[in-house]
Amino acid sequence: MIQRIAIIGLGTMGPGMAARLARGGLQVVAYDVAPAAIERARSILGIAEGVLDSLGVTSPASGAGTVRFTDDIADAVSGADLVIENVPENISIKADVYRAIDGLIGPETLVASDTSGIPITKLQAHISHPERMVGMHWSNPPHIIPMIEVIAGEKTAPQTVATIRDLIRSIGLLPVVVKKDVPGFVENRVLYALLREAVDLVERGVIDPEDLDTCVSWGIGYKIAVIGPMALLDMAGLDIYKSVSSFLNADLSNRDDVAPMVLQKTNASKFGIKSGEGMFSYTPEQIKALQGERARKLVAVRRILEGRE
Ligand SMILES: NC(=O)C1=CN([C@@H]2O[C@H](COP(=O)(O)OP(=O)(O)OC[C@H]3O[C@@H](n4cnc5c(N)ncnc54)[C@H](O)[C@@H]3O)[C@@H](O)[C@H]2O)C=CC1
Ligand SMILES: Cc1ncc(C(=O)O)c(C(=O)O)c1O
Repeated sequence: MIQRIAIIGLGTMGPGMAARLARGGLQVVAYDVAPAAIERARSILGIAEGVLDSLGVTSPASGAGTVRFTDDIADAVSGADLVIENVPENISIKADVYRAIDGLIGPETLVASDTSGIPITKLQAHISHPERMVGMHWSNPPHIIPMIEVIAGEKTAPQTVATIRDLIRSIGLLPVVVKKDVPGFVENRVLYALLREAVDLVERGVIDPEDLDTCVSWGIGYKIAVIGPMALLDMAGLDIYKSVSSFLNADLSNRDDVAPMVLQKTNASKFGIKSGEGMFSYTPEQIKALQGERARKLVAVRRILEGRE
């Protein structure tokens, strides 16, 4: 049974994940190699806890969990039943972490990666108990989005998948087991198909960025939260899908490299909210207001989708 969890990496995903797991009654120890990341995570933990309060997520009868921060990786993983690796999307950085923890954890400890899409089979080549490694792909913001993908690599034991799936379910979240270890798993294959087309349309001047977001959020996003793609095919009619896809599929973007617009921006360190400019520009005040407004709206929508309002 999983009771103690170590989180390695406290950037965008780590703090919300720590808050959500602790609210599920688990004992979390949170570590980052960068002291500034630990301080930032410490300061935003309370915000995530406030959002969980407004979502009505309560601790189990067995009691509340805790989050403890540490700057010592051995302290973080010592006695952990599960280590969640949450460092940048780069195989060599992730492999360094697996090597660092390999001698510090017991053969019983499960190791999960929150990778956005690196096949688990590639990651488990760097750990001495690959049967205990699994993909556990959360979605951003992790304390609000309830779905988590669970992915087995070639060497993952079925019991490891079952333990992580049951853990996710036991704290009131929604596990989806992905049956094949394909790059990007399922969520990001679908998201990146959409993002490739969206970036292409903006880059070709078919639409302005603001209008693209209005079109997708109010035309597709709002609907798809209620009616998933497979159900949407039935609602539209497969005959319509057949007719439209017979001419449209061939015209959709099929570029297999990163779009020049994205390269230009990243080369200029325009990463989005984290650097103050990306597709749009943000002042620090706007970022704070936007994050609060988005959390409030996501909480309200989730309560309605769950039939609680
Ligand atoms: N940002 C997103 O929307 C999502 C990201 N992911 C995935 O989650 C993982 C983490 O992503 P983010 O939180 O966005 O990354 P991030 O870049 O915001 O944070 C990564 C953190 O890892 C720390 N770190 C780097 N090397 C380390 C080491 N050796 N030991 C301990 N800490 C170390 C960094 O100091 C940093 O605080 C990636 O694999 C990413 O693809 C998954 C879902 C959504
Ligand atoms: C742009 C982008 N890329 C990856 C992810 C992920 O799930 O790994 C997300 C996300 O929203 O979680 C994302 O927005």
